[in-house]
Amino acid sequence: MNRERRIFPDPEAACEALAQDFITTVERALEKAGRFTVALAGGSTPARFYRLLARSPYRERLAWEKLHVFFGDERFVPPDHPDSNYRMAREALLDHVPIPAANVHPMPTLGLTLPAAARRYETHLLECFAGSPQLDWVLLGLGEDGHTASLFPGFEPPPEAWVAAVASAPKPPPRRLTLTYRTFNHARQAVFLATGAGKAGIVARVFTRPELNLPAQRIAPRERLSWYLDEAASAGLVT
Ligand SMILES: O=C(O)[C@H](O)[C@@H](O)[C@H](O)[C@H](O)COP(=O)(O)O
Repeated sequence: MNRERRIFPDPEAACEALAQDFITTVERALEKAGRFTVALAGGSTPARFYRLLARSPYRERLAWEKLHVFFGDERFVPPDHPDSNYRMAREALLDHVPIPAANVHPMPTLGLTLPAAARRYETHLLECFAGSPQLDWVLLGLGEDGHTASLFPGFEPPPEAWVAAVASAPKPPPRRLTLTYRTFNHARQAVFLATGAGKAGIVARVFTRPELNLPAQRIAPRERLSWYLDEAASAGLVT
């Protein structure tokens, strides 16, 4: 697995570079494959990146009909709830690009118990990937305790699970669905996007304290692991 860490002056520069690299990755992959599958991150950081992809010149360069969008995690709230990652992705990106509705795969958060919703999404993933969910590209955020997606310290999903239910996440809201280490580490490429001074402490710990075995440190995709940081978030690193 190749690793790379790129540091940019500010969040805008980091997201511009990520948008350009993402499009290059998609274009290269679609020379050989008929679709490109991604899992989007939640939280507040990625919205800037999603809004960029929804605008020129990036919007026109993506073959939206060949993109399939899944979610790395979801808060167990209705899809129109202010805390919904799906709602955030719709407002920042999906409602503004010509991606077919059938290509957007939100995690189910209505009409099911939390465990049943996890099982339903896992079944959907297995159907979409003919039994072995291998995403081409996953975007991940970084929480200040080292969590990523909804994989929090001290939470161990069943090793065979592709999707897990989280009943008491320390970051509200407490009930969540999340892809697991198995799914993220089966992916071809994973990208962390972390910006802002508030992340400097955890970014330093992730890169200098491997013994902590934090959730973000356990992400090891098949081909490539990339970090897109701004100077504020990487202030604790000796570069
Ligand atoms: O649903 C979520 O909350 C996210 O998946 C979560 O893992 C997020 O990426 C980090 O907590 C960073 O959040 P911010 O980007 O808001 O700092």
